[in-house]
Amino acid sequence: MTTGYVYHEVFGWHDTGTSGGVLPSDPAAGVQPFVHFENAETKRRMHELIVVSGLIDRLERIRPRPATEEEILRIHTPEHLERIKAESRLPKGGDAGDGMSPFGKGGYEIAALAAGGVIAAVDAVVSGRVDNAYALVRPPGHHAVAAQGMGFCIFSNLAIAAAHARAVLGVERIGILDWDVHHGNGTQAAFYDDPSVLTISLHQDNVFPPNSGAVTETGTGAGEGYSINVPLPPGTGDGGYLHAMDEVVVPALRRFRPDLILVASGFDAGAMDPLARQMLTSAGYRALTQRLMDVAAEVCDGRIAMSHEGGYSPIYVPFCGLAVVETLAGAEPFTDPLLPVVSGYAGHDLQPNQKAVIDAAAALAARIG
Ligand SMILES: Cc1nn(C)c(C)c1/N=N/c1ccc(/C=C/C(=O)NO)cc1
Ligand SMILES: [Zn+2]
Repeated sequence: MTTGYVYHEVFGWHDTGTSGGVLPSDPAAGVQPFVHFENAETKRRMHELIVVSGLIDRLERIRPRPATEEEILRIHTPEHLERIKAESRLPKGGDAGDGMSPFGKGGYEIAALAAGGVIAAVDAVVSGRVDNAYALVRPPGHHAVAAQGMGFCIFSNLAIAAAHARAVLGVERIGILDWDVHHGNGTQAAFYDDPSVLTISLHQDNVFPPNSGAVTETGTGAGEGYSINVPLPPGTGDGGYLHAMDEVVVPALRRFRPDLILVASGFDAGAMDPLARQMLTSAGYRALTQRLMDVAAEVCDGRIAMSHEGGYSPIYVPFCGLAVVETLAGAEPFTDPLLPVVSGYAGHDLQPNQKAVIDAAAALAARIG
């Protein structure tokens, strides 16, 4: 198995500072300055574990290149693009659009490189240079919508890469799975009326964006039925996620028969994440990846490209991320020292409230024509 890997140190230079994000510093209100949740550390540590574990020697390094303005404009409005470029020239940078997603001077170039890094991964997979690929990029993308960035995202990296695959690479049908713990609203919106792109989001119910990602969000017009949402209850662990995979994701992909599978791969559904309350372990992520590879082998010669999204535990994201990339590469599992702790939590087996949501989404998957 040849697995492509995108990473560039400049992703660590995307500057989110201490005065933006979920809890901007406000001394008068008792809020001490603290690094933005979406900072370089977690991604750097995941990359370094990939290197130190030796897995890096099994990977085919893919060099990122900046997405062009034409590529960005397949998804975003000219006004959004021009505003990001303008604020990126300022000494203190600017914000993606929601006041919680700051970037420093030069933020535009780094965000364009993140989107271009995912395009490069997709190019490598579709050309057959690699069987599958992981793009460890930053800033993330899956919340960004056409006219603005949000939720720490500037450009919709994966949607831009999917639009490129459709417009330039001649890929006809694309299945996109978002296992980041937050709703993949941006990716969904980009293709909401498009039956050639199936989007499936597994997320914790109503964390972010607020009031987004309900099971009833199923697409519109010709795209009706080609957006599936599984808003899982808090506390969902390996059993709940694997049941969602088996009952919703795999059946949907088998029926849709995509030519390419993309993944918005966040690790904030992990058992130690500060921004959500799910309980996925590295073993859970490994099993999710293996199941996806099995259905990809059935329907699209194993073609999978993953784009890094959220995940905020500097301690646990490295082990979960390594488990995913190892599985893509068919490498021996590296020991996760925290697995005995997190797999011992009660509630990893499928719970009735989880089954109810999954069954509702499974009914939608069964209707894909
Ligand atoms: C709502 C709301 N209202 N207020 C005042 C605030 C501070 C709100 N939350 N902001 C958030 C919360 C979580 C994220 C996670 C992004 C991610 O990891 N995506 O994958 C982004 C923004
Ligand atoms: Zn997230």
